Amino acid sequence: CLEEYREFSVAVVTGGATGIGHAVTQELLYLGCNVVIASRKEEQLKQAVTELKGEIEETSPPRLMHVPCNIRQELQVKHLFEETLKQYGKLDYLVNNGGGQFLCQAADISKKGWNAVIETNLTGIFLMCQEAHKQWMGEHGGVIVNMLMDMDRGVPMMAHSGAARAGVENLTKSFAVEWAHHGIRVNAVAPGNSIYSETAAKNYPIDVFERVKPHLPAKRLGTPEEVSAAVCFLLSPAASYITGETVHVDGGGRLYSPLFWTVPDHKMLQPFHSNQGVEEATKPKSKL
Ligand SMILES: CCCCCCCCC/C=C/C(=O)SCCNC(=O)CCNC(=O)[C@H](O)C(C)(C)COP(=O)(O)OP(=O)(O)OC[C@H]1O[C@@H](n2cnc3c(N)ncnc32)[C@H](O)[C@@H]1OP(=O)(O)O
Ligand SMILES: NC(=O)C1=CN([C@@H]2O[C@H](COP(=O)(O)OP(=O)(O)OC[C@H]3O[C@@H](n4cnc5c(N)ncnc54)[C@H](OP(=O)(O)O)[C@@H]3O)[C@@H](O)[C@H]2O)C=CC1
Repeated sequence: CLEEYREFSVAVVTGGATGIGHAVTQELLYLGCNVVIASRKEEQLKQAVTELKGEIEETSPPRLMHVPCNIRQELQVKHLFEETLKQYGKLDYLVNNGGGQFLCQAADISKKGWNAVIETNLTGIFLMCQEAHKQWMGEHGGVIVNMLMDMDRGVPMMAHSGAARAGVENLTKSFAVEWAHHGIRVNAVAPGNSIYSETAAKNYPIDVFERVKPHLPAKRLGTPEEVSAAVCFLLSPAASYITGETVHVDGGGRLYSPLFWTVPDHKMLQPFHSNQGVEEATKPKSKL
């Protein structure tokens, strides 16, 4: 399955400079893909390109490039795919990872704030998928992965984002069916609200991640690499019969209610990091 990645496939990853997106970019580069990372802050993109280029061979055109793009802006989205096709001549994978929200009780969310979050996390993904379909995938096929959140039981304090992501999950299913005959698979990954990175934590005035830890059966936070592994699986030919599906990467968080069962503190479900050797990563850690 790695062979197909190694044919120098081309991936667009939004939010590819930070957190989960950075881990996806790193893994795709390792697998042999060309990657275009896109988000709003150009300095952040440039910094990620400089850092990641140190890990790959120098080629012409370079295997990693950046395009500043606010996914809320139609013209910028159009430009992103035009640049990608100009540079690499094709587009195999799209990872709609860029997004986010602010903490606020639903009763206090202003209309402007509501619109900002919906435009980013629902309309932005719609525009990205539509443009990828229009410029390349509609004719040549491809694979799309959309990033969701743990929203199945509602998302108090992030109701706007929960509503947007539920919309994206449904959109994922519609696209999967409408575009099957174009050779396009569309899936989603739903990280638990527990994937720690410095950039994710910086967005919140309180330590949200410490707060969620006791409520996870894994009793630890997740890593960006653990989400990236699910994304790369769904992109790969190993997932060729999976479309319209959501993979949850949450350490069992969405299933856990201490009303019925209390999980004691433990260290039996150890994290996976990209700098771990395969042998270390596959050594059984749990008795499950
Ligand atoms: C305890 C439970 C644990 C629960 C446990 C939680 C676990 C957390 C899990 C982590 C999940 C993640 O997604 S981690 C990833 C997080 N990353 C991000 O959020 C990055 C991206 N986010 C953003 O860019 C912003 O949040 C977003 C609002 C979407 C876009 O902002 P922009 O400034 O570009 O948008 P604009 O169009 O200018 O509009 C901004 C308006 O939004 C509103 N707004 C913005 N911040 C606001 C705020 N803090 N409070 C109120 N309102 C706000 C105001 O109305 C602003 O207008 P004015 O009043 O005029 O200024
Ligand atoms: N960490 C977690 O626990 C969870 C994360 N998620 C989701 O996973 C995704 C990645 O988050 P994570 O890596 O943790 O956090 P980060 O804050 O590190 O990543 C968010 C990324 O999205 C980009 N972005 C935000 N808005 C836009 C926009 N309008 N256009 C283009 N890019 C944008 C940001 O770049 P820039 O600001 O430069 O545009 C940034 O690179 C997000 O959608 C997040 O909501 C979901 C559930 C839980």
